[in-house]
Amino acid sequence: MLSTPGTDPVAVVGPGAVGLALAARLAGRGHPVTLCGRPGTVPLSAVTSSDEHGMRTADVEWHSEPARVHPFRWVLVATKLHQRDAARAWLERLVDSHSLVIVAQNGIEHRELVPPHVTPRQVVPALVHFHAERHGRDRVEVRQDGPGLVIGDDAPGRRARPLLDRTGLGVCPVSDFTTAAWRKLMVNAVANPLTTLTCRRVEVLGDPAVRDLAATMLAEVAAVGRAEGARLPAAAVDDVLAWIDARPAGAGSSMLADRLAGRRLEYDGLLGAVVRRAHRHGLAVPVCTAVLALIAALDAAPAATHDTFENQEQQWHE
Ligand SMILES: NC(=O)c1ccc[n+]([C@@H]2O[C@H](COP(=O)([O-])OP(=O)(O)OC[C@H]3O[C@@H](n4cnc5c(N)ncnc54)[C@H](OP(=O)(O)O)[C@@H]3O)[C@@H](O)[C@H]2O)c1
Ligand SMILES: CC(C)(CO)[C@@H](O)C(=O)[O-]
Repeated sequence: MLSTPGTDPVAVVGPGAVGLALAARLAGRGHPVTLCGRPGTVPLSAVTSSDEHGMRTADVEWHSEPARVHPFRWVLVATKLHQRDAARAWLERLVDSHSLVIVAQNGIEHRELVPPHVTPRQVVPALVHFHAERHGRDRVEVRQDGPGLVIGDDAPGRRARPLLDRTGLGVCPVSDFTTAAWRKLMVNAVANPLTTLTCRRVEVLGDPAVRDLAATMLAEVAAVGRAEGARLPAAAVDDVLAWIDARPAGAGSSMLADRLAGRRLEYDGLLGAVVRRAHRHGLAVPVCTAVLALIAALDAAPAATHDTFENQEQQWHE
């Protein structure tokens, strides 16, 4: 049984934007926080988080070798979805039968991340409804633009809530987590690839032809979500488009930012998951399948630099 979190130690796997935001808040409340980072990276000893209330710096521990960690009662996972194998390697060592694993990621496959020895009652999927942007490796800027962390109002969710409350980022328990996850997936599976493929910010969805494409994709995603048990009426497509329209002027997307920085793209656990589930239900999702092929092909190629274009042009002329 888990007791209240008090100031228990917490392990955070994936010290990126979301991981640092959670780590900084918990460390600031007196929890000894251990960041579990990519092997071979330089250790961090402190993290700084800023928001509309100011800036705070808190000390942290650092590990980059799963073999060297021991089980923690509280484990937060905030890697990207394509870093699943790395996260699993950490969880193999960090989790025992007393642990609770809170998976703060997009998508619908939170429970598939954890190793077989972890029971479903030990896993808490959490949808991130705040915006966190990393500056350098040890600084994060947080903007509250939603309810914070959305979790299921079930037994594991209720066990996680006291710890998550201590982040001050907001916790929103929902009775229908499946619908909440699919609503968010509608946004991420569509807006992220379309911004990345066009190399344009979210405003690209205001372009009439791209908007039609987005609406068709959203209708396909919603149909798959309904087959998975999400309550998504036909109006969900317009609701999602209206939500995207309301993004602040100049808003980009996390996938476009990753592409521009030359990082791998988080598409398989989002649009890829939609297409996989569609196949399972015998549903045709032709437009999502086509866009998935394009984003996968883009991810397979290194981000083009001016030099690469010049080299390619030279090769074509030879
Ligand atoms: N940021 C947001 O505002 C936001 C909002 C909503 C949802 N989300 C979702 O939240 C999740 C996390 O997103 P994020 O923005 O925090 O991503 P991120 O900034 O890319 O962070 C991922 C972190 O995982 C680390 N990592 C990679 N391999 C690792 C390994 N072997 N061991 C340990 N750590 C490893 C990365 O290390 P390096 O630093 O070395 O690359 C990075 O620090 C994603 O599913 C995202 O879609 C994010
Ligand atoms: C809507 C969105 C494109 C920006 O908030 C979001 O899906 C993202 O950045 O991942």
